[in-house]
Amino acid sequence: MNIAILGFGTVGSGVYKIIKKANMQTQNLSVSHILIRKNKQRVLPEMTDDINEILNDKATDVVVEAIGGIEPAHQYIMSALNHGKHVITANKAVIAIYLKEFTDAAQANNVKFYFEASVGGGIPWIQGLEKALRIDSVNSISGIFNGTSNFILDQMSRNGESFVDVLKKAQALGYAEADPSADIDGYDIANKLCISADIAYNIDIRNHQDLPIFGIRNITSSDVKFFQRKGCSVKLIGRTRQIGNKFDYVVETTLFLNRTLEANTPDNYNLISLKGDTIGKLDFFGQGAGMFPTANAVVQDILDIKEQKCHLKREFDKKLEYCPELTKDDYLVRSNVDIRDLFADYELSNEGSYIMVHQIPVGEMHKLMKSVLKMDKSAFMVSLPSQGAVA
Ligand SMILES: NC(=O)C1=CN([C@@H]2O[C@H](COP(=O)(O)OP(=O)(O)OC[C@H]3O[C@@H](n4cnc5c(N)ncnc54)[C@H](OP(=O)(O)O)[C@@H]3O)[C@@H](O)[C@H]2O)C=CC1
Ligand SMILES: N[C@@H](CC=O)C(=O)O
Repeated sequence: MNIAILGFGTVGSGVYKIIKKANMQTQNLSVSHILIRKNKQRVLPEMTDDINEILNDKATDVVVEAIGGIEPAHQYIMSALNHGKHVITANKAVIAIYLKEFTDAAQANNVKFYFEASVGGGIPWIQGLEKALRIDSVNSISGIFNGTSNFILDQMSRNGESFVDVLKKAQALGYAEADPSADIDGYDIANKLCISADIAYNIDIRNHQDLPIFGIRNITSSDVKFFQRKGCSVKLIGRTRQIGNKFDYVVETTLFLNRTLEANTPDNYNLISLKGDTIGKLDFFGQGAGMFPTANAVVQDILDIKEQKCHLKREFDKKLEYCPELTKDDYLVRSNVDIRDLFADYELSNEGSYIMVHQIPVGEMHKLMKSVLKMDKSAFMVSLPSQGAVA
């Protein structure tokens, strides 16, 4: 099986190395091309800067897209599918928008479009979710979907290191996105959550502009220490629920008691949980970022194609209404301005230097927090979900 790799960064070079290692499973795999930028030096014989050379090569069976971003990734994936090539990608940003278009194009061209590495890095999460859906309805998904932000929060709480220092480490380790604000501000999790919800509910979210997102940009060492004294760890999580014909989703900082799995998810690890009708709660744990875990998931997809293992078919054609009022939670808010008037409709109490807002709809909380941030750019909030991670 001949494979073309688009992009030779962390993921692309990891895929190359695993294929070259050629174990029993992968020995019949061969890298035919590696797409690099026009200004880059060709240090390997497989390297080319011409995408058409790859598209027009009849001997190339699979295209692995590992350049990241929206364009030209979207255009390259569509062209590869339309040239009759199987496509594998780790690029959640492009899938979150074009999952249905890619799936339809793959079907029309009788090829596969697989994307295991796009959510949870090396964790077989997509496969696990699809397997659960063979029997169950999955109406709730929750978890730690981002290695970089988890690494930052974990190092801050374990070693007392500063946010900026740990971010630099995460970048050096190949965990962070090209623009690490996607990791810090929660947009990377938003993409992964949308892909997961699309599959779980068979919907096509495409435009997730209204998804409430609050990242870790404003967290301080004092916040982390205060939560530690209360026996809690703070994590950046994504969660979604479906009830009847409505669903919600949110990305936000959340407190977990120290005995929970979430609180004990270290370093670049992810922990993603689903709840199914008969299987109950299922947890998926492993490295969510980094060269080899991610490349491993890509090569697993290549092997699935080689062994003709079919994944779940989804049309992404169900209509569900996004409802920001579906879930109510308690929140702690830290701000140097008086926020009591803003939250006058809700029960408030004091918790150290934080104000606790009781049982407020998630969408409303995020709307009001945007108003707080206009007055105080350094304000911070964290949720305390009453029903645990997966409800
Ligand atoms: N790193 C990780 O742990 C994970 C990453 N992913 C996803 O995998 C994808 C790749 O990520 P990663 O490998 O970390 O990113 P990198 O930035 O390390 O690698 C991307 C590579 O693609 C090259 N590239 C970008 N645009 C083009 C183009 N138009 N033509 C040719 N080459 C191009 C870049 O070149 P240049 O450096 O010159 O820009 C770079 O070498 C992303 O979508 C990311 O979200 C998914 C899971 C985990
Ligand atoms: N930047 C991402 C990479 C994997 O998806 C992360 O840190 O999780």
